[in-house]
Amino acid sequence: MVTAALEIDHVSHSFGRVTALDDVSLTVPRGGFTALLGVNGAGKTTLFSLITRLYDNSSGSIRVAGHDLRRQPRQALARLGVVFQSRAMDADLSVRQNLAYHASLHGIGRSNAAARIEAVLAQVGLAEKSGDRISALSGGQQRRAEIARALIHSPDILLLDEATVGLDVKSRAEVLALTRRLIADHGVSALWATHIMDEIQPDDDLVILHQGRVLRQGSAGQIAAGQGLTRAFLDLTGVAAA
Ligand SMILES: Nc1ncnc2c1ncn2[C@@H]1O[C@H](COP(=O)(O)OP(=O)(O)OP(=O)(O)O)[C@@H](O)[C@H]1O
Repeated sequence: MVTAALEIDHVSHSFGRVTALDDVSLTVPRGGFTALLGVNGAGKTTLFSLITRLYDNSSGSIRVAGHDLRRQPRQALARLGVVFQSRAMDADLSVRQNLAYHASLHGIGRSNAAARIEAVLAQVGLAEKSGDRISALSGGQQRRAEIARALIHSPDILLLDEATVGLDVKSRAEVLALTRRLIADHGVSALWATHIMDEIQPDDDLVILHQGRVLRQGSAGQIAAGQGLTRAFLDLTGVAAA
């Protein structure tokens, strides 16, 4: 049996009396693009924080490439690459210096790191910018550098939390296209958290998260059911998405 890239099974999480996630189950298939669609406050960031172990998950289970996050945290986290909403790279260092630092954090030796840095820079189309400081890059290039950082240790799955926030229309499209290309050409999987319907295609696997609960998972085309995703989302949640 092929193991899924990510399996979330009956996971809940509360902040005091606020239930941020309520019995959430979802699967990201290997080599797939799964969109996690929800309006602000749906619970997307909380879910990512549990998957990355920023928060402890005490209910249900989370498995990354078959590794249980509680029982085999090191193996599970090693299979995960994360692009957070906020920047994770040093703006005053060059792209290459940042990548070298993150390679060393992952225990990649110097000679292997040089080859990995070349490879990920080529994958995200930033080979010519490797000596530039992060602060000198455009917003879209900075996002692509973040994706290169997330790929440095050859993860099985990328988690991207609102990866296009703050970008102009062209850069948004580029970052999304890059993510889809990484899946097609390099076999990674992606969980793409967003509140923007336009980023989702009919063939995509879609999870609709609302008020901490998964309302639907399936192909976006099927969920849209001929009436369009905007209408389907409104019918399911009672709320209009962007
Ligand atoms: N640290 C926290 N303390 C208390 N409540 C929190 C905390 N973080 C999130 N919440 C609450 O949990 C719920 C889910 O929030 P979360 O940030 O996960 O949603 P989201 O879908 O990522 O939204 P956004 O896109 O705005 O980040 C919301 O009701 C939020 O107010």
